[in-house]
Amino acid sequence: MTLPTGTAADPDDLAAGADEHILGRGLRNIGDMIRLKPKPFAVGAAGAMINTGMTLLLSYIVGWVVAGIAVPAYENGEVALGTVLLGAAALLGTSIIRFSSMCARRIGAGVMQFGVQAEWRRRITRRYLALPVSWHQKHPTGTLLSNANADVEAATRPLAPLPFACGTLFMVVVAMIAFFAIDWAIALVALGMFPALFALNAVFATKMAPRAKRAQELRAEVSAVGHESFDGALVVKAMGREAAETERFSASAGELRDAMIGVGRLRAAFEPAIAGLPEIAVLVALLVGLARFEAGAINLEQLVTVSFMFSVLAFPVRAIGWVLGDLPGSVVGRARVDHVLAATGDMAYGDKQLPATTAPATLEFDAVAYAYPDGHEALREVTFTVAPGTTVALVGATGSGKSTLAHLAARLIDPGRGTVRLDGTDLRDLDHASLARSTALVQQIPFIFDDTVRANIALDRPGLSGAGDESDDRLWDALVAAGAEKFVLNLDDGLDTEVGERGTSLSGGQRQRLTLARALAGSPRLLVLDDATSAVDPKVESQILSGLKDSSEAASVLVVAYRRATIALADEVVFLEGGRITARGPHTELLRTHPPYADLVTAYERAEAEREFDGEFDRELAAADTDHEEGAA
Ligand SMILES: Nc1ncnc2c1ncn2[C@@H]1O[C@H](COP(=O)(O)OP(=O)(O)OP(=O)(O)O)[C@@H](O)[C@H]1O
Repeated sequence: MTLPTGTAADPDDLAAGADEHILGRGLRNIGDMIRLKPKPFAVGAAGAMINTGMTLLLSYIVGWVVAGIAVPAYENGEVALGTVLLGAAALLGTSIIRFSSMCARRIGAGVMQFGVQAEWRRRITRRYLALPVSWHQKHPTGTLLSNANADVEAATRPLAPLPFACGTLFMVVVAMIAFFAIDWAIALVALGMFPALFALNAVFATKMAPRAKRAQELRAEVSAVGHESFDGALVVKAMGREAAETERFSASAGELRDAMIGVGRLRAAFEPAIAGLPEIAVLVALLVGLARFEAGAINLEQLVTVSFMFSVLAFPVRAIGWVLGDLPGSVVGRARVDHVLAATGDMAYGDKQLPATTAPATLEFDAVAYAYPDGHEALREVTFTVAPGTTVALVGATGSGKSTLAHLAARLIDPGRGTVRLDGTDLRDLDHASLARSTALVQQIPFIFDDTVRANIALDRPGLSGAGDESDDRLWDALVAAGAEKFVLNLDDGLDTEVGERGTSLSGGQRQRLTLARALAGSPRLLVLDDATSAVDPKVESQILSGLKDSSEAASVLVVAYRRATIALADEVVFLEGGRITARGPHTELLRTHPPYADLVTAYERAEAEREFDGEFDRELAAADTDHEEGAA
């Protein structure tokens, strides 16, 4: 089912003078949501109509009970028991139907509202996941959370009172017919109330639209600021920035508070008028009814019926006001939701499949250039090949384009010019699942889900997530290859250990090894390691990489490397300077022939030696401290 895009719009439309369409756009939004969940709407609306029908019937029953039972009893001093019982049964019966239909109305409204919310959240999530990295780089996570929560909720808010309002509309139509059948003067009072009510709501909606838009924007802003602060809580604490962050959050929250107070003020100005109008109409109708009764135009039963009908109408008519009152916010929320759903990326996938083999793949970069959206050209004329089963090390100074190249190899981004091919097929022509099965990218900053070790490695992939020994064997093989089996064995529950949000219960090196195991478990044909083992001990890193090279299922490997021992393991080194390949060849040859390469690798080596020396020094210091403390004890 495709989402109706009747109200799809840039949220900025609202600020650009489109406020006059707010009622129309709001009603179209409601129409879209009804089409999305027609059954619960039908249940809710049917419940509401039965409820209002019963309420109207009650007006007639009350009129009949007063005129046919109460007045004769008062005048004659007696009344037939059968008539009393009939009156009681009629009142009880209509009340039972009213209450059950009220349940149906509420259940229908709830199922519809939360059903639409769930559907839109699913679509937003699917869209987020389909959009390219470049889109995500421009949209803060907090804003995306706000799209999926506050905006979806605002867009669907009118659904809660919608069935009630539909029932009320039905009630109004029937009541108008009844009023005209009873007396034209009373009918005119009712007729006058509705245009006034709608006019008042139209003015309210127009005034509310820009305020509601601002409030939704600020909600997203507060969410973005909050998300960033909480995400970077450790940095904030370590740098002593708590006060500054609190100030930043307070400023955003204060703006949202002011905007919401503005919304509240407008509601406060209009809602009493919207709610009071039907009450005034009841009063006028009673006065007109009394005058008409005294003039002999209507009898007592008709007067009681009409008065009761007006009084029971006064409250439900407010439901129409609730729906109309929620329309401006819903239009804003819907526009923001549609803005995400309509976002297009340049990452369409093709339908070509790679051969179903586990043999290592060939990766080719052919005259590839890439510029970031801000115009910065990160790569130029990059041409090289990773032959099947070989390891190519990407070496270059900071900012030379290594990560950009790794992202191109895994098709997180597409080249501006040139082509990246896997087994001779342009990555853009490949089916998404086929590409994901063949290539695995492991990044420097590992992402660990708040789940077990097993779930983090298996990721629900077929052959890995089953309960059997075979799945476990594959997981353990991957853990061994990633040098992670010892620490996982030492965890309290082994594979079933919960590792906490982002793997907080693990060290940086352990997290890196788990993400490497995750990549290896899928038996990729091309492995792209973007400084993926930087937090792992250098000796262990060398063991892991030489193990990968020697494994019987060796994949082709493209590795962003900094350590001399790692670089030396590669069959070929690709040296990047300022986004261009300035040298290629075996490590030993480049050391001899390309001085900038030799300088960089020597600098890496020196830095590594210093780190190791510092580490050893720290260890010795700690040991000396312990000796000292033990001696003192
Ligand atoms: N999202 C982005 N928008 C704009 N420019 C970017 C973006 N990401 C990276 N760059 C720029 O592109 C260039 C290459 O970046 P890249 O991350 O590929 O370098 P790198 O060699 O991996 O660096 P490092 O070794 O520090 O990780 C750098 O100048 C960087 O500033």
